[in-house]
Amino acid sequence: MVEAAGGSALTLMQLVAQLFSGFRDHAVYKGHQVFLYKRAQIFVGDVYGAFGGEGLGAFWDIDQLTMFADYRVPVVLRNMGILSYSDELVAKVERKEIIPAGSEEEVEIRACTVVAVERLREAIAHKFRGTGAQLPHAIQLDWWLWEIGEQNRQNHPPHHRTLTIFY
Ligand SMILES: Nc1nc2c(c(CN[C@H]3C=C[C@H](O)[C@@H]3O)cn2[C@@H]2O[C@H](COP(=O)(O)O)[C@@H](O)[C@H]2O)c(=O)[nH]1
Repeated sequence: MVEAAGGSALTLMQLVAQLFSGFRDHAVYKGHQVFLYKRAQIFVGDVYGAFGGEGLGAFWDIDQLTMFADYRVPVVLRNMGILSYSDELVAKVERKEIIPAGSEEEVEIRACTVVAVERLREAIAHKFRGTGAQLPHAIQLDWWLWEIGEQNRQNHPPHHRTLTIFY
């Protein structure tokens, strides 16, 4: 399957989503279909990481993947003041109330995380414009943010609770 993707991260992600229904991570939000594809993308990210971006892990479009929208990174972004939740949502998350999979709140948390990481990339690109610095891919920012979240599991506020097969 990796070989069939011909070095394209997006093709590999699409193949995974086509072949395995459990990876077809999408939702309908206010009448619009939203594709998050967390596990299909993290699979490609893991192949890329495991091969150090070479051989089977060489993808010319790796920068096209988004961060992997799940539950740890939004906590970190909230803590950094990059994401903010409504008082109502904060209360639900703090009470560890189940936020149903595919509900508006759950899709908003995940989709806003993707957008926030893209904005972070833009801000980094702006700050380092003209310096020749190599800009991070969304998945590299994900790894960095996720690691911060893992290291702070005890002192960060709780993450949202959702029963789902998608992350
Ligand atoms: N957004 C995001 N979510 C991530 C990861 C990782 C760690 N993996 C990276 C580390 C090196 C590799 O290159 C991997 O990519 C795990 N998780 C999620 O947490 C959950 C628990 O997982 P565990 O503790 O394994 O059982 C599961 O839903 C898992 O998918 C990440 O990096 N970003």
